[in-house]
Amino acid sequence: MAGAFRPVDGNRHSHVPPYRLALGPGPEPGRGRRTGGHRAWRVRALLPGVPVRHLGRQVGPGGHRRRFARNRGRSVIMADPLKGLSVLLVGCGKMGGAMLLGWLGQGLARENVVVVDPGAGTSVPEGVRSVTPEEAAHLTPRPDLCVVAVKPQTIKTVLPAYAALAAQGTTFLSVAAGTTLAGLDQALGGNAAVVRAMPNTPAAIGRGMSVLVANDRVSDVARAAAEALMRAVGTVAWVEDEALIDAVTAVSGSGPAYVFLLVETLAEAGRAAGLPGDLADLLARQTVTGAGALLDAMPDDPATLRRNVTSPGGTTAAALDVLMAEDALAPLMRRAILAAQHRSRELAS
Ligand SMILES: NC(=O)C1=CN([C@@H]2O[C@H](COP(=O)(O)OP(=O)(O)OC[C@H]3O[C@@H](n4cnc5c(N)ncnc54)[C@H](OP(=O)(O)O)[C@@H]3O)[C@@H](O)[C@H]2O)C=CC1
Ligand SMILES: O=C(O)[C@@H]1CCC=N1
Repeated sequence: MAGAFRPVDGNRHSHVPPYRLALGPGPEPGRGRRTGGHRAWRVRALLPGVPVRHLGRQVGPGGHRRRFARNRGRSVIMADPLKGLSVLLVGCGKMGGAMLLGWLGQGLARENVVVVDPGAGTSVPEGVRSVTPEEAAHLTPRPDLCVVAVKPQTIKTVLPAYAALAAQGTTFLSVAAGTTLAGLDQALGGNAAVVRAMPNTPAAIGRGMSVLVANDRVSDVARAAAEALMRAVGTVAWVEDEALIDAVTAVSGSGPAYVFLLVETLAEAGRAAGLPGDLADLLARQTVTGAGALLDAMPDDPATLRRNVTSPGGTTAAALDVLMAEDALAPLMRRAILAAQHRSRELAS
């Protein structure tokens, strides 16, 4: 992976490299201006039963890494990179809806977004136009970017309706797992500017991780616009080698599910150890969110933070002897990641 992406050098303000790691600045959930209730609706769709704070424009750094990147790179970060950008969103389900929330919260004008989703109905945010695929294909002026967030199994039948937009110069950004740049281009008529992005659902609260790769028809301006859209919902990295996206999908695209499973299994183990169910649920949730927040806030690597918990000869060491055994978590995680990577490759066909 070393050398596969280039880090942004925040001191070289005159130079915007074509491939880079763009650490933050992600938006700050719950801070900044208040926004409409429909956004909370969408987050609730992802996190039912959890109190939802509104998204707001980023007003301050949330962790040591984001503070660092933000301060050093301040003069290359435009105040309102989404202002003036026009976006057609095809597919407003869990992932498309999560991104839309972030974009609106970060300054994308409602009148500059159009949504196509036969299944979304009234859940499209107030002030955002909803159209049919036929209407979308003839939008004037044509959108700068068309973000496609439909299922990989249907994307190749959905895209041909938008070939005219691609021919007129709209850049397409697909978040579909598996579907390759070549496959997307072919479905769009064979001469399209296409970006692939692999985000994840923490985008709904501005804490997503997205990895991008583009074909060579994507202009520098469109590349910057695609990056601005994804940065509005979290951290962005670019790769040059598209084959890496299958592993990215396995690690960060699907990754939130593994963390949620950890919470579930930790709570279950707590119950088995004699805790009342609701207390076990609370301990598991708070432990994982607290540990994640600590990881975000501290400069230490995760191994150091783990060692900080582990007293010699103590309880953590006893548990880690089980979890870190040769045949325990590490090989299990490797197998899980390989299975997801394999499935991502399968979805390409
Ligand atoms: N969920 C995740 O964590 C992640 C998902 N992705 C990718 O995002 C994409 C969407 O996944 P996800 O959001 O989970 O799935 P969803 O099913 O929640 O969203 C897809 C949406 O597209 C709608 N849709 C179906 N056909 C069309 C059409 N012809 N035009 C416009 N919209 C249409 C669906 O409506 P209906 O329900 O009525 O069919 C649905 O609302 C996938 O390709 C997936 O690989 C990428 C990273 C993470
Ligand atoms: O499960 C999936 O296929 C999608 C892609 C990554 C997360 N969800």
